[in-house]
Amino acid sequence: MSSCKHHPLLQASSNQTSHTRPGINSIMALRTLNAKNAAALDKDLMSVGAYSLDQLMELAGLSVSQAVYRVHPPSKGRKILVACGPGNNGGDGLVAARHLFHYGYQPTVYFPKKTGNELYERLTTQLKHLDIPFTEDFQDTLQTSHHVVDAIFGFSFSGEVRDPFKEVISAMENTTVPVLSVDAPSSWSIEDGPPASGPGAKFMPATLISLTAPKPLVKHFTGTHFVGGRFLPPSVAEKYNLDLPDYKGIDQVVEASVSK
Ligand SMILES: NC(=O)C1=CN([C@@H]2O[C@H](COP(=O)(O)OP(=O)(O)OC[C@H]3O[C@@H](n4cnc5c(N)ncnc54)[C@H](O)[C@@H]3O)[C@@H](O)[C@H]2O)[C@H](O)CC1
Ligand SMILES: [K+]
Repeated sequence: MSSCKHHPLLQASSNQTSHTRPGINSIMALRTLNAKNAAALDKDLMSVGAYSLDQLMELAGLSVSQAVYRVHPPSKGRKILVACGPGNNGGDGLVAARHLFHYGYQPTVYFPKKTGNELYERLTTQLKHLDIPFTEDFQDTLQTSHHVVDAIFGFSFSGEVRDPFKEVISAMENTTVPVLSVDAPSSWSIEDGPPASGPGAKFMPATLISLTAPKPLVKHFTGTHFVGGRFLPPSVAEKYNLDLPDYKGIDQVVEASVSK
């Protein structure tokens, strides 16, 4: 029996299943994490794991910025349009925009549904302090952008896309500007992938970065896939039957395929 079985994070759950300890694999065919367990895992990290949301979001956003750098180094064009939604997926986008600035990019942020939440106020102030522009017009800014970060919806998205995001999803779906989606292509069902019709039905971003672990939707994804969020304790990986990604050196992201 693994010593991890005695870890407090493992004892926190009453429905944990018995399984072998996930190995660090080099082939990187990763198991998936459904929306319900993704939310439960976050809760574990922030309760027994003693992480704050700021910390997790910072590491998630840092991973996103590294994935952008991998697929679109500044030599390919510095103008990055970062589309941020109203939840924590949007927060990851705000953090990523800050890191991208420091790497020498020129990010512009689209963040139409600002909350009064203190964390988001601080992230926004940090960006303004760097003179990073905010745009109200996604489609207009898209015309002059070299790359898009889709941080609109993550694992808590459900149903059909509501305004003001319908037009944004359609614009990302139809543009030739490459898009990198954070945790999920926004508008996709977390379990079932692209919607059958409406905005997002034909949306296939060039790149997806899954945070902590890929969600089931990844089985429908045909682009370049990374996993990031290098903060997963082995005991939590074991509890949720996840693989520990084989990160190299000081990298915050690793390219990965998914067990189909
Ligand atoms: N452990 C990790 O990997 C971490 C991941 N993080 C990121 O957080 C998101 C999940 O964040 P959450 O706040 O739970 O939700 P979302 O951002 O996905 O969106 C919620 C937001 O969207 C609205 N909404 C839902 N459905 C619709 C709809 N059909 N139309 C319009 N609006 C919709 C809802 O009302 C909310 O306002 C995860 O994916 C990661 O990206 C964290 O950063 C921390 C650690
Ligand atoms: K997204």
